[in-house]
Amino acid sequence: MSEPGYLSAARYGKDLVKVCRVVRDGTQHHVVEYVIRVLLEGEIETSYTEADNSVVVATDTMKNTCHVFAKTSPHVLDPPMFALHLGLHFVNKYDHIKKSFIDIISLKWSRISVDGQPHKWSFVRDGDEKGLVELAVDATKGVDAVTADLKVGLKDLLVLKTGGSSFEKFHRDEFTTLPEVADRLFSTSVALTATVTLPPNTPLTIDNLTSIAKELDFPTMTSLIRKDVLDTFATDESASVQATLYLTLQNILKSCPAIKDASMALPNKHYIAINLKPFGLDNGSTYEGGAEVFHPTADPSGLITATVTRK
Ligand SMILES: O=c1[nH]c(=O)c2[nH]c(=O)[nH]c2[nH]1
Repeated sequence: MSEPGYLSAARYGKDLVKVCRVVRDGTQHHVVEYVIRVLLEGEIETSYTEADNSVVVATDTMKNTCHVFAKTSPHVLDPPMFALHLGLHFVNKYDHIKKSFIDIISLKWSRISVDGQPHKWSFVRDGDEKGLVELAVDATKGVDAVTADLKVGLKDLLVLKTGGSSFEKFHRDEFTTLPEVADRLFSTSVALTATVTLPPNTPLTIDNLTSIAKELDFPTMTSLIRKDVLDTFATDESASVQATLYLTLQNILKSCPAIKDASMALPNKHYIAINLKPFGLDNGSTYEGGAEVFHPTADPSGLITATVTRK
């Protein structure tokens, strides 16, 4: 009997490859800790349709490659460049692999300050914030004509402001109960990705990676993105999550010329002023704010998302 369907998509790889790399620069140490996902596409159909494992680069081999590159790649401390190195490797090494997808989550190890001095080899996990890289490498037109879609970003950056946030003049109808507020708490967990324009005249090859790293300067780019997120959140007189989100993305496009679009997803983590009147206590006005005691609600949260693309 003929099969009712055909293989219309196939991609496979290793997820949650965890690796920590220490670079010892004399007694000054650097450390990164990554969670890597490697997925490959190419002429792999027969592994699904005919149980032909000859075309299967084992996912275990992909994991080993991450470990070997963590030792040998000159780009290991620069997550977007490390992703590019890995991604280009897979399409160069295996003729029948045409696309690679490398995602890297970077865990936060910040250098500890001792009496105001950065310590040479001691680090602290100061927050849940993670760095993000999402890379798609396309070598379907050959390894000399590789294109790539590279996104950098962050997630789980938790922020809260206790002033400079209102929500007024929103649409009202018979389903609306929310009062307008001129003063409220605003808290969110920032998730952001930004698409990077790769240097147009530099072919995407492993030999060109050092010049690409110099031109794009990801450490500076990612710290500018983070600074724009925090500065805009802190200083905007926020009329809504939507308006603050949009302003943040515009500021990122202003400060990072190599970014062609940026997207954010912001949960609005509601803090509700508790009614203390039954206890004879004043907990501020529901409109003008000034409340001091809040119930931090677990759910539901708002979820505000948008993308801003360079004109
Ligand atoms: O900034 C906000 N945007 C909304 O869309 C919204 N909706 C809501 O109930 N509160 C808020 N706050």
